[in-house]
Amino acid sequence: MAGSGKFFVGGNWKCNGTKDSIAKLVSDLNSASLEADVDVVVSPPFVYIDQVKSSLTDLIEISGQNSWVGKGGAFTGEISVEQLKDIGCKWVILGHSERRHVIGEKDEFIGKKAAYALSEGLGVIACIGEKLEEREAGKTFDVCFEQLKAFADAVPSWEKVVVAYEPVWAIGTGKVASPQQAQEVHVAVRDWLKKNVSEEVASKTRIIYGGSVNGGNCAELAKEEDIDGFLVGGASLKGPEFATIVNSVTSKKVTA
Ligand SMILES: O=C(CO)COP(=O)(O)O
Repeated sequence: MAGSGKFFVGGNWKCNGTKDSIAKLVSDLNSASLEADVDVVVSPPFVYIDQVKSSLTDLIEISGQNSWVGKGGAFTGEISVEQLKDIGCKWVILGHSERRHVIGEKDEFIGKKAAYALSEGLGVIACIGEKLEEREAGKTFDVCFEQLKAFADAVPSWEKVVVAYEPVWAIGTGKVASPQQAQEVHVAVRDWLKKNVSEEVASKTRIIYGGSVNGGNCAELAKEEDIDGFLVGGASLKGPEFATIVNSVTSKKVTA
């Protein structure tokens, strides 16, 4: 059973780019031919969102890479949901492994952020995923379910949530999960949603995969029934390769 709704491909640019490199990337994305039946989102660093919003085709939506947990105010260095909306964002990535494991964000805090962003009308790309040692210890599902539960405990609705399964060992390592490894976790996540949230949420929520997705491996991954799209890091910094990943939706159609 796959999530209903369009294939979803997000490009997480992380802390990369300059005004010039981003102008080039936007121009490449504007001239790329992208399958119409895909929700495409890019997530530039905050300081370039305005530049991207004013130059990128409206066919691609924009996401923040993080947001503050509540209304803005005296929170030095933070960016509020209201500001993301004001500048044209429709989405925010929350719970990314780099925020969890490098910055130290905790499940409950991330859940609160998700609830606040949703209450203000942003869509949330909710990231979960296990570390290598957790996978090796047979704890993949436990870790993913715990992270998922923190979102589930906090969010009022799943309508605008996309779950991104991003195994930490696959992020930026060139070591992509095999289609079977990803599919196995996506099925487990869907099953968890069915048991713990509702059958409807389980069947409607898109579960996308992230971790070393590139132009060469996307088609095989996209064929898996429960892989409803991708969250792409490094390869999203190259317009033509990102377009190939967006267009891997056609592999899904062939086998569907
Ligand atoms: O973290 C990721 C997307 O959010 C994945 O990064 P890479 O595609 O560079 O492995």
